[in-house]
Amino acid sequence: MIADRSAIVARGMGVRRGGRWLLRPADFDVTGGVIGVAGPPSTGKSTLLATFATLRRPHAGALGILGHDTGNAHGIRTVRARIGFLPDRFSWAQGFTVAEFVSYSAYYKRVPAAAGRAMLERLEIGEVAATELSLLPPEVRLRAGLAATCVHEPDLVLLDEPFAGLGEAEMNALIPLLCSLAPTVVVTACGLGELTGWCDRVFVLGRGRLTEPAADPYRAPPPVVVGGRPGRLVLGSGACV
Ligand SMILES: Nc1ncnc2c1ncn2[C@@H]1O[C@H](COP(=O)(O)OP(=O)(O)OP(=O)(O)O)[C@@H](O)[C@H]1O
Repeated sequence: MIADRSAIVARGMGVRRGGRWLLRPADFDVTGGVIGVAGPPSTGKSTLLATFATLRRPHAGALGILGHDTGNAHGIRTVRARIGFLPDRFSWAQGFTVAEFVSYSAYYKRVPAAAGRAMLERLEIGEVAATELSLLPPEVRLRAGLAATCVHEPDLVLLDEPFAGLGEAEMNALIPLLCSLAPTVVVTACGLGELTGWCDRVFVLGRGRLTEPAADPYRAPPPVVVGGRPGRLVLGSGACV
């Protein structure tokens, strides 16, 4: 039983897919803040995020999310209401207008339609509410995805490669918004450079291990390596610059 109130607590947690370990059994804690996970294609970032979102079960060990043990149905049910997960593609929704997409999400997440409308304003996409997602530029489409993901004001937001297809200026404009979405935000990217300088902590997933590369001396504590054997990784919360 995991009683820790941290956003993410892994105890001997291992994740497998396609017959190999994407993350070898490891212990780590994420207490909060903006957390980046970088890794080349196929290293397992999407699978790890889906595991944090409780859509996949770990193949080994235990996973606690927001103080709940995801090893039982009650824990999963409770915690899902507090998670916002945006997969790297949401092409199934391309035929929806922005307003339809966000209100559909509000319905599913059992929040009033007014919460959806408020989220459109917060994400500054009210003007395109009647436009189909497929007709929007990637940056605006991402904002619609974020609105749908966060319509229920989750405590943990998981964003899978949100910057894919965006230019540097668009990325920089979106960063403050991403940082403000929830007390804990986990963002993945293929390149480490997309995440450094603004995430509170950045980790690299590769060869079945989650490692913290040489840290920015002005932002982060000393590097920690987890994976392969039980270790402990404590991520501090902090504001985004
Ligand atoms: N449906 C599947 N069945 C079996 N293995 C799969 C399946 N989908 C993905 N995999 C494998 O799981 C591994 C991790 O995939 P995952 O999508 O999590 O990686 P990723 O780091 O998010 O990659 P990308 O950046 O390309 O999205 C890959 O080696 C992939 O080949």
